[in-house]
Amino acid sequence: MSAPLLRVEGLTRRFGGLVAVNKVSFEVQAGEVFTLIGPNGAGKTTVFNLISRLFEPSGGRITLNGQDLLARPAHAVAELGLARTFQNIELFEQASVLQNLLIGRHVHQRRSLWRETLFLPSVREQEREVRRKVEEVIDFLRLQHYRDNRVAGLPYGVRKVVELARALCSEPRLLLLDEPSSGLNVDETRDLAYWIQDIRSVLGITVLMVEHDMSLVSQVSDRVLAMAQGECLALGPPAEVQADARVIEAYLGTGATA
Ligand SMILES: Nc1ncnc2c1ncn2[C@@H]1O[C@H](COP(=O)(O)OP(=O)(O)OP(=O)(O)O)[C@@H](O)[C@H]1O
Repeated sequence: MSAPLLRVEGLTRRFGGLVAVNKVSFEVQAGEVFTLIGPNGAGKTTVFNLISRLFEPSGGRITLNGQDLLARPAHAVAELGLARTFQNIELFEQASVLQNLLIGRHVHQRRSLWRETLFLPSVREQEREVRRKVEEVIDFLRLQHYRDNRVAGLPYGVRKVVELARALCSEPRLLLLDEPSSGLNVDETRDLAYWIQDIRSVLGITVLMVEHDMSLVSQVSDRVLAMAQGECLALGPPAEVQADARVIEAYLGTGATA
């Protein structure tokens, strides 16, 4: 097997006396859809926040494409090819869809103040490239109709797609989706499943997801890692993990279903 795109080793995060993530290890292969599941408070979002460098770990290692992610400041992870969406949508609400996507794309660009002030040909070429990529993503996610709308006025389901689009504009190698189906209705969740499958098969982007909707998880995931109380419980194909006795017990303990 080739080297994994993402390797997480012994990842630990404490909040005071609480060990939210306890020596978690897993690998994500390039081209996979890999999903973290587990009852509320299992530590899934904390793992996401550690990988996207929003939190400092208390211990462990994370490498992306062989590079030490923890050696980079949070603002530099996009350059390594990582993009994410959030459980609660994080967009510039008063800006248009297009403006949000342009911002998403600009994190990808190398900036030079003097070049930009002089608006040199290389800067103009870069601007055209930014526009081209953003329009490509708008077409891919069928957002043409909303291009010039202010984000604040859009239905929740559309705003979720805009957030996904914003992440895609940075052309990530690894896309982190934090509960992408939360707040979506049945039709929107079905569309989301198609987007995720296309993001992997058409765009070739590896997906790491946290998700509670087990039918979506089963439909799109190659492998699933179940967590509970900060620890790994089971890892494997979705059906196998859902049938695992330890996983069922962890969910029963919370009244939720796997
Ligand atoms: N910033 C924080 N400060 C203190 N405790 C935190 C913080 N973030 C998370 N925790 C705690 O860490 C534990 C794991 O939380 P986390 O949000 O990672 O779980 P989760 O599996 O994503 O849950 P959910 O499915 O409900 O989103 C919980 O007990 C939570 O209260």
